[in-house]
Amino acid sequence: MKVVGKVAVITGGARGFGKAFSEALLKRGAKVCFSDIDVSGGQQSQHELAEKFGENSVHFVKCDVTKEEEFRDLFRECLSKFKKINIMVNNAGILDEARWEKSIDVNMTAMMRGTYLALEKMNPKNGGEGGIIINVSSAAGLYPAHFLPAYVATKHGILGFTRSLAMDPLYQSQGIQLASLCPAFTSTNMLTEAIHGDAGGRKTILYPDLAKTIIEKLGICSVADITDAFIELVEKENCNGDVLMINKKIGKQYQFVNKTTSRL
Ligand SMILES: NC(=O)C1=CN([C@@H]2O[C@H](COP(=O)(O)OP(=O)(O)OC[C@H]3O[C@@H](n4cnc5c(N)ncnc54)[C@H](O)[C@@H]3O)[C@@H](O)[C@H]2O)C=CC1
Ligand SMILES: CC/C=C\C[C@H](O)/C=C/C=C\C=C\C=C\C(=O)[C@@H](O)C/C=C\CCC(=O)O
Repeated sequence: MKVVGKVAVITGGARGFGKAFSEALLKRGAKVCFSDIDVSGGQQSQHELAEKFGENSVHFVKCDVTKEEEFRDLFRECLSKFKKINIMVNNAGILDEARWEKSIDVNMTAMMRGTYLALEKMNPKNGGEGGIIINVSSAAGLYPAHFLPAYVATKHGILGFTRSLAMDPLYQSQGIQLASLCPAFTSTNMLTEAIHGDAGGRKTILYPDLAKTIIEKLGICSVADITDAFIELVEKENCNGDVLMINKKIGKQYQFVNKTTSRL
């Protein structure tokens, strides 16, 4: 898709990947409505991005993705300000093995809700123009890891859900493409907290010492590495069903190539 003139909705955009993806789309001429549960972080990012790209290009909306009404309001607000939605990025996610139900709520249930809402708004029958939905999974969506089993389950779920909808001829006929991004370990707050504990010193994963050894062996990506892969997916002529993994050693690697159609 050509990004210039398009409108994107991004969840979890106050920092990390969500902020970097917002900036990369703005740089290419899109308008971005980004959201987060973190209001002060979101407002700070809004200020920075508006200074670079103009007040009329970027809009922050407070949205806890686990609250259905707030999620609906995010779409309403984006449509009211920018009139359309071409790109949806379900990026908000948490890593907290002690709160595994919450992990399912944020990483899985909310990702599904964001996808269904975007499908509705992108449907030409509802005034939409088709579009792209990118769901942020992880290399943990492709491989098991016993130091974060609940997180792994949610990230595998994202792939199953997104690949299944991508097969549906209904959405294909509406000009809607769905793809998944699978970054391996990347230097954001999520990784720092996994290794060192969260702001309160609480562990977010099991066996952090073991995880540290594995992470050191596999290497750590930069946010720029992942943003580059994200933009590649968005700008492809057809990214439907794609699962793009990125790790430090291999770089970008498409998974399940030629296997996105039904084997039923
Ligand atoms: N950092 C890494 O190594 C990797 C991260 N990911 C995924 O990338 C996505 C972004 O992660 P990072 O930028 O690394 O993490 P991060 O922790 O820096 O950013 C996550 C953002 O999501 C927001 N958020 C959390 N719960 C929310 C909720 N209920 N509603 C709305 N926003 C909420 C946070 O406030 C934060 O701004 C997540 O889905 C994560 O699982 C995937 C692979 C690797
Ligand atoms: C500690 C958690 C921090 C961040 C969250 C992140 O989402 C979690 C990732 C968890 C696991 C990542 C595993 C990554 C694995 C790999 O990159 C390699 O095993 C891939 C190796 C080879 C791929 C080539 C091939 O087998 O075809």
